[in-house]
Amino acid sequence: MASTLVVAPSILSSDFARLAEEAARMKNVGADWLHVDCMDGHFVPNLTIGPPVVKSLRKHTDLFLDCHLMVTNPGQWIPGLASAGANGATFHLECFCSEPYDINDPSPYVELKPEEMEEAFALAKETKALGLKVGLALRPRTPLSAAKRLLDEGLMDMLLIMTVEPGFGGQSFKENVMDKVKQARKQYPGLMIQVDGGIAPKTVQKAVNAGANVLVAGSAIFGAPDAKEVVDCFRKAWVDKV
Ligand SMILES: O=C(CO)[C@H](O)[C@H](O)COP(=O)(O)O
Repeated sequence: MASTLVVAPSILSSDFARLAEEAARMKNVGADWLHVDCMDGHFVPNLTIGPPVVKSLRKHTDLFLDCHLMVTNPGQWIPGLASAGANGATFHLECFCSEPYDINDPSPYVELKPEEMEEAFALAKETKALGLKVGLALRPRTPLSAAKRLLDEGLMDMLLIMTVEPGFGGQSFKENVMDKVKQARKQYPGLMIQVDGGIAPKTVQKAVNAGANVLVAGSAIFGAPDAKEVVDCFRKAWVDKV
């Protein structure tokens, strides 16, 4: 069983004009990692940051920089993120799928073709060879079974289960995703399982009880009058886990 709780504020909700101060503030309130939302305006309809900003941020914080790549071509960015001083890179399974993935389309997730799966394996190996922790992210309606081959191989250090559609902070937590978190925890007891999206004092206990041990939260932490109170509340949820 993953035995450590990690609280990872998502810098998407920080003041981008004051990233160094925001990183220091998060360290002071007890954050373990910084979750760095890298978006390319193509995989998701929002544009944020990449290697140059990570390089600047690295000079101002010793927190683990956990880069979540919401991008169409993660292989284009991971080497630059590694050189910039990132510690982890998580890419989406869906970015390897040649079928367009429309978030408004209710049809089931399209399984990766064998050659697309091979690309995902190759990128995971390349990421590890660069010295980074590697993670695999799943959008809310992508089933765990789609990631089985990659996870069973034991290559992945982390699984990020999105609890909102990626792209924006401040959305509502999708509680129905908790079944997937429970399945993942049962099948992969030692894996770091992240949840991301709508994690807040009123949802955190559900996520922890389901089996998440890496709590990514943006608006709930950065937007709180007292960010430490929120981090402490997350730690209490871990202690109270059932
Ligand atoms: O990946 C993300 C969005 O794609 C963010 O990490 C996530 O939305 C966190 O923000 P909030 O806690 O406000 O929902």
